[in-house]
Amino acid sequence: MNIAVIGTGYVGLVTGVCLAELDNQVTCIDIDDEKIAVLKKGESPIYENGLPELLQKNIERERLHFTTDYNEGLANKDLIYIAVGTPQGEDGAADLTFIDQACQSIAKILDHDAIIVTKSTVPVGTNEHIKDQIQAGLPDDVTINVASNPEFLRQGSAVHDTFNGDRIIIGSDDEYTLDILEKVNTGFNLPIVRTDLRSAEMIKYASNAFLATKLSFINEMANLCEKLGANIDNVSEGMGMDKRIGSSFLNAGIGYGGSCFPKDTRAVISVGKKVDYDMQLLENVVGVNERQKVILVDKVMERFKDLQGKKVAVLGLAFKPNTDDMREAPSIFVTENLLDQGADVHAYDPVAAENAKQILSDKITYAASVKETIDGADLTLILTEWDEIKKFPLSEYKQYMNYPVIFDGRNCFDLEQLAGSNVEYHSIGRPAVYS
Ligand SMILES: NC(=O)c1ccc[n+]([C@@H]2O[C@H](COP(=O)([O-])OP(=O)(O)OC[C@H]3O[C@@H](n4cnc5c(N)ncnc54)[C@H](O)[C@@H]3O)[C@@H](O)[C@H]2O)c1
Ligand SMILES: O=c1ccn([C@@H]2O[C@H](COP(=O)(O)OP(=O)(O)O[C@H]3O[C@H](CO)[C@@H](O)[C@H](O)[C@H]3O)[C@@H](O)[C@H]2O)c(=O)[nH]1
Repeated sequence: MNIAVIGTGYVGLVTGVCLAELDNQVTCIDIDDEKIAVLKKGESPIYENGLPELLQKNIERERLHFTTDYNEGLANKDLIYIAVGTPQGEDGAADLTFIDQACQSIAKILDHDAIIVTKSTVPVGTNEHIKDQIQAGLPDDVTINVASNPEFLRQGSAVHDTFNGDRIIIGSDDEYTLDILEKVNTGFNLPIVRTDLRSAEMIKYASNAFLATKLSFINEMANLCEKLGANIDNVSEGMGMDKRIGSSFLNAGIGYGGSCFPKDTRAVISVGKKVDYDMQLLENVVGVNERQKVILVDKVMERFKDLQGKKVAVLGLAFKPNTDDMREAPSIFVTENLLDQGADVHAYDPVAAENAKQILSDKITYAASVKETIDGADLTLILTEWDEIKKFPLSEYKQYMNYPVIFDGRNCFDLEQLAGSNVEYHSIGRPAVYS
């Protein structure tokens, strides 16, 4: 099929590359000149496992093209995917400015019938708005249909998730449109759920809201474990063995971040308000997550009272491992708090440091390795569970730090691993260890 993908961010680029891998002719359109210039050279502007190889391969096979020009991008395309950002607006609602701009560009240029497929996460009813907006600008003899095809990939494993996801949701109120989308998605070899437009949009928000709820739930249990002398690792393991609960998303930590859960939970609350329905559970999910972001700093302050002049090592800045994304990363909040307390913050992230420099305070000193970061430090905070950080020998903290105190916001180490390492270790939902 001839496909256009609008927006070459984490979702649009991965979608475009993977659809090209399935032998479709794909043109990706973005308004960001720099991004398109990098992509045209066959380089990936984002860090995502497996993406550079597939990108280059499909450019070479001439199945994948990039442009900033909507005329070129939409020419002869049967399917037009929209994958632009839908960030959080001031009142918590999804900001649809980029969606509207993409629609206006399509309406101005499209000269043939096509199906518009929305990948972006959008509030229920948005696809109808998309259809009306585009159709209103088109010549009388051009007709579009719309479909919702929400995306469930996780950053850091986006390509893997695209080919190995649990399901593909396609929603439309037009059976022919669903048939076409089913055909396009057959190559992924995953269960396909056909549904109506509004339910497809809702499935995406409901899934993210549920996962965020699971995280706030386990974080709240972790905090209680600490007070009661239980160990959240053992609790999660025991709970997760119940198939009705499931073992994934039960890792307690310093709260969820990233470009999706924080904004999507707030968007659902906002949608509820618009229809006069109070989303009580989700309000608390968000509240628990806000509190969780402070937990590690609270522990630090309880232990040290004053950080004035102390060298604090921060390991990991990205919102999760295997990504360079800093959106809503807990490190933003934690480093701000440490600096407010007068700490001398030294930070390291194997991949996200360059992005971090754009948004974190310029008072932070960046190091080139774990060793360099902890060298001479008075305390260490672990904020992202990168493999490199998990594999760094615990025994070396004593060797390099002034005094080896670790505050682990990601429970990177089993408590048994600490034996003989001579560190003082504080984590989430588990007793402190003085080994
Ligand atoms: N990031 C994820 O893991 C993920 C997963 C599932 C769903 N989503 C959803 O997918 C959507 C995209 O997320 P993302 O993380 O890829 O966003 P992103 O910010 O990484 O990328 C969006 C891209 O769209 C481009 N863009 C904006 N307006 C445009 C226009 N008018 N025409 C062409 N290009 C335009 C931007 O320049 C940018 O490159 C959001 O709705 C998000 O909620 C994201
Ligand atoms: O057991 C866990 C699992 C995750 N997290 C945190 O939760 C956040 C989100 O993690 P994850 O879901 O792995 O990453 P995302 O890339 O944000 O993916 C989520 O958001 C995407 C955007 O909507 C969806 O497509 C995905 O299905 C959904 O998992 C991160 O801060 C993680 O550190 C935990 O604290 N404990």
